[in-house]
Amino acid sequence: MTKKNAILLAGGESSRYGGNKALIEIKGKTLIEIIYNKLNSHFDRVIVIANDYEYNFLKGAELREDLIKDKGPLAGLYTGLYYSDSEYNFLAACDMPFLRQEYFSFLESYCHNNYQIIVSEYREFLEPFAAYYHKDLLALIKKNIENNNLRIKSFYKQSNIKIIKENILAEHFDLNEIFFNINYPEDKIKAKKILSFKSFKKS
Ligand SMILES: Nc1nc2c(ncn2[C@@H]2O[C@H](COP(=O)(O)OP(=O)(O)OP(=O)(O)O)[C@@H](O)[C@H]2O)c(=O)[nH]1
Repeated sequence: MTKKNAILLAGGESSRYGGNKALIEIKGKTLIEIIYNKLNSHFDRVIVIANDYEYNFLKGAELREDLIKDKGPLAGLYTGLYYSDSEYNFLAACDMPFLRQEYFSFLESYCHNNYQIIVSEYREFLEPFAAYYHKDLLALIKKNIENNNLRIKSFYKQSNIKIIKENILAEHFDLNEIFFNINYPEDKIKAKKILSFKSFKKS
């Protein structure tokens, strides 16, 4: 099998949350640890892109700083692709606690046919922080950053993209859960509710 790496972004300002959301604790683990551990058990390498915060408590993690500062998550993706040695790279945000291995594998099955982006569609939006990106996008992403096109999806239209439709995904995953992310303090309460519902179902 060809090598696959993951890029975990944790260099955001968490301004809507009002405190570093990567360090939110859920059931005794920080959000970044929860996601890092899942990625680490699936991918060959996990490259964590952060700036001001210390994540040395992530054992053995490869920590990198944005190569281009203050340009948002697009620069984080650029940095991850720059350091990566795999063609396909899964991009994860630090605020999505319910991403899981089956999802990584499912999207991975589309990593061929010269696709440069493999991304899910949910409620008519594309999910850029739970998608695969090909390393050959590096130059195009750099150009977009230089032109100040900083939206994470700024280069999608110029790329060979595979969109996985919601109806296909819904056959395999609970999409409300998979794409759930924490932006505001009340989202932490929602995350805890989802978790206790899951453990209730298991018991
Ligand atoms: N490396 C890096 N990651 C970033 C940067 N900006 C955002 N991220 C990450 O990108 C992901 C999505 O971030 P958002 O929630 O859109 O932005 P945020 O800055 O964390 O939060 P808000 O300030 O509330 O928008 C998170 O994992 C962030 O940590 C950046 O400039 N560099």
